[in-house]
Order: sequence, then C-alpha cells, then structure tokens
Amino acid sequence: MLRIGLTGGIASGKSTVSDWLRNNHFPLVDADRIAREVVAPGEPGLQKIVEAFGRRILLEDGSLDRAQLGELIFHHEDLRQSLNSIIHPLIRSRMRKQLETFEKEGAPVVFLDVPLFFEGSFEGWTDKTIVVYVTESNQLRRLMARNNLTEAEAMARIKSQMPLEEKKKRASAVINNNGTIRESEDQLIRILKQWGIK
Ligand SMILES: CC(C)(COP(=O)(O)OP(=O)(O)OC[C@H]1O[C@@H](n2cnc3c(N)ncnc32)[C@H](O)[C@@H]1O)[C@@H](O)C(=O)NCCC(=O)NCCS
Ligand SMILES: Nc1ncnc2c1ncn2[C@@H]1O[C@H](COP(=O)(O)OP(=O)(O)OP(=O)(O)O)[C@@H](O)[C@H]1O
Repeated sequence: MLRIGLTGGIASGKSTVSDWLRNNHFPLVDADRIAREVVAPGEPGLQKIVEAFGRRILLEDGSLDRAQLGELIFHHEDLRQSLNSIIHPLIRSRMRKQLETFEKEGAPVVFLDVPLFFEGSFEGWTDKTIVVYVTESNQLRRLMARNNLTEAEAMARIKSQMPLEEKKKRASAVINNNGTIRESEDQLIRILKQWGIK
C-alpha cells in the first residue's frame, strides 16, 4: 500500500485538497478529524484535558471549548506542548488503526492528511509527501477570514508551526495554492498521474 502524506501550513488549503481526494473516493486518514474525535464527550482525551486545564475549558454542555483552548495554546508555548503531549499519542494510535484497516481492505494507496506532519516526525509513516503551499500574505488573509481572527491572532497561529518554506523544501511534490482551487486540483491530478496513481 502506497502511503502519501498531505500537509501544509495552517489555512494553506489542505482540506480543500483532501476534499477533492475524498470526493474521488481515495482512502484518507484525516488527523484533524481524529483530533476532534479523541476529545469528544466521554472520551479519555477530554478527561485528560480537563485534568490539565481545569473544568473552565468546557462549555456548558460539557463539550470542549475549542475557541478558548485555541486562544490559550496559540499564545503559550508551554500550554501547547502540554496539550500536544496529551492528545498526539491518542491521534497517532487512532491513525495507526485506520491505516491497518485500509491495509487489510487491500487499498493500493492511502493519503494521510496531517497538519503537523514534519513537526510530528511522520516522515517514516509515508512513501511520499505533498505540501500545499501559499505565500504568507495569502495564508494570513485566508486564516483571518476563515476563523474571524485579528492579524496578531492569525500570526500567532502561523508562527506556532514550522515555516511553510521549510516544509516546501522537504516535500516530494508541492501544490501551489496561491491561484484558484481549480488550478490546485489540476496540479494534484498531474502529481497523481506522474506517480501512477489512479
Ligand atoms: C486547539 C484546538 C482545540 C483549536 O480548535 P479549532 O477548531 O479552532 O482548530 P482546528 O482543530 O480545526 O485546527 C486548525 C489548524 O490549527 C493548527 N493546529 C492545531 N493544533 C495545533 C498545534 N497543537 N500546534 C500547531 N498547530 C496546530 C493545524 O494547522 C490545524 O489544521 C485544536 O486545534 C486542537 O485540539 N489541537 C490539538 C491537536 C492537534 O495538534 N491537531 C493538529 C493535527 S494533529
Ligand atoms: N485557492 C484558494 N483560493 C481562495 N481561497 C482558498 C483557496 N484554497 C483554500 N481557500 C480558503 O482558505 C481557507 C483555508 O483553506 P483550508 O481550510 O483548506 O486550509 P487547511 O490547510 O486545511 O487549514 P487547517 O490547517 O487550518 O485545517 C478556507 O477558508 C478555504 O476556503
């Protein structure tokens, strides 16, 4: 089974690319989605976050206050590390299980959509990597618009990750997402064709 990592920077367009893969029925392991599953009410992940951050991190209905947690971790490196050490092992373990399932099903190829692919040393998990790249000014603008953030808030999120220029250097292939979504899809189709993936 060929394993392909899909990554980029925050709001660089990974989901836009992975939506295309999903719509075209490619098997996909989605780390952001798993990150939400492992902190759903009743999950041990949520319990551990409450132990570390206190009950104030919950909304009235007992679910995680994602906006508040984001506000905390993107401004405080120590809190981000503490959240990462709780949640990343749970994400990895669920990712491994999903990969095993795809392997058992005989899937010829699987994509792993992992925002923190290089930061989390996932290189050993995949055969190739695609980085979705945008300039920092486009990234900032799109992130501010999507998450309704101020420039300072959006910049703090961008700076909490490895520079996108560095990720681009490490990629097997790069999708330049500064143009239209259609142009990015065309680049993806070309890459898949080049790698003999149907
Ligand atoms: C802090 C949380 C609650 C904020 O939730 P929110 O709904 O606002 O954002 P969402 O989960 O959609 O993440 C958006 C993007 O933020 C970036 N991001 C998320 N967590 C981190 C982190 N710990 N470090 C750096 N960047 C991060 C990623 O690019 C991600 O795609 C959430 O991001 C979270 O649980 N993060 C920890 C898990 C994690 O590391 N996820 C990244 C994928 S493994
Ligand atoms: N080519 C494009 N042109 C204009 N807007 C775009 C383009 N690609 C993505 N966007 C928009 O930019 C924002 C970020 O894209 P997307 O959510 O796909 O990024 P992401 O890399 O998955 O982000 P995250 O790491 O935060 O999950 C979204 O609002 C999306 O609609």
